Amino acid sequence: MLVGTSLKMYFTHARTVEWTRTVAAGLRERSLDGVEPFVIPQFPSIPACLEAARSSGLAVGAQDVATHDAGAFTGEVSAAVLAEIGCRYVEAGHAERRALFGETDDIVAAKADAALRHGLTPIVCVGEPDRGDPARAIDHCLDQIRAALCVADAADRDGEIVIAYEPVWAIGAPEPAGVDHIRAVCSALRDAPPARPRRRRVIYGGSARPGLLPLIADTVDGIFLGRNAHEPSAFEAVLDDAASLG
Ligand SMILES: O=C(CO)COP(=O)(O)O
Repeated sequence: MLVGTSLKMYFTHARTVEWTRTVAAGLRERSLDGVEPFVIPQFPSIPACLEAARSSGLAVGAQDVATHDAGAFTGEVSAAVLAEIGCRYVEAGHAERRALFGETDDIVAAKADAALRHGLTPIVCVGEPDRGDPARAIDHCLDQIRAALCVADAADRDGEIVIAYEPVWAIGAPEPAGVDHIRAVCSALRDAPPARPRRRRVIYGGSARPGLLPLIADTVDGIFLGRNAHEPSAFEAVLDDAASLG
């Protein structure tokens, strides 16, 4: 089970490192067999988080990645460098990047491919824009997944991918999507035959919180937290949820 959080742009650098130190220390104290935790801080905090997370099992990722590997791309951060410093994950196509920063399906596909080229695991974020029935959500997400992986598929790129199912209407909301909705969509995304065989895990995000994972555990491979992981104790409660699933 993957248990991860993106800290988005909420914390200061100091709070990010403190959060990571606290969670890493907790992880060193107890064994959580079968649970793979990760944290995704802002770019400048990544090296300090990697240091704070050392030998704790807490993996570190990036919230975005360049489509190109190197060159005249001012302001961009390459997958090559993220891999070089020890990142494991990069997000591609988070709803906020799609809505606020013009990240199109083509850009998401190029980013997912860039990540795979460098041995990083892309966390490809998909989700329907409006609340509706699961069948329409499934169609929407499968289209987004196909589009996001078309470049990597055409290049026969190996590696692992994570699909984060995050209904846009459930991000930043008071409540996560309903359990039946999450279960229906995540099972369908898991069961859909991939265009190319590679390890693929499906996780749920969108106002996720402690207590949710056990209700959806047989349909997902993990959970992706936002605001409800801001207290290290809440993140630890979700780690305990995951560990209790055996
Ligand atoms: O977007 C999310 C994780 O990537 C979810 O954020 P919230 O849990 O704060 O809604």
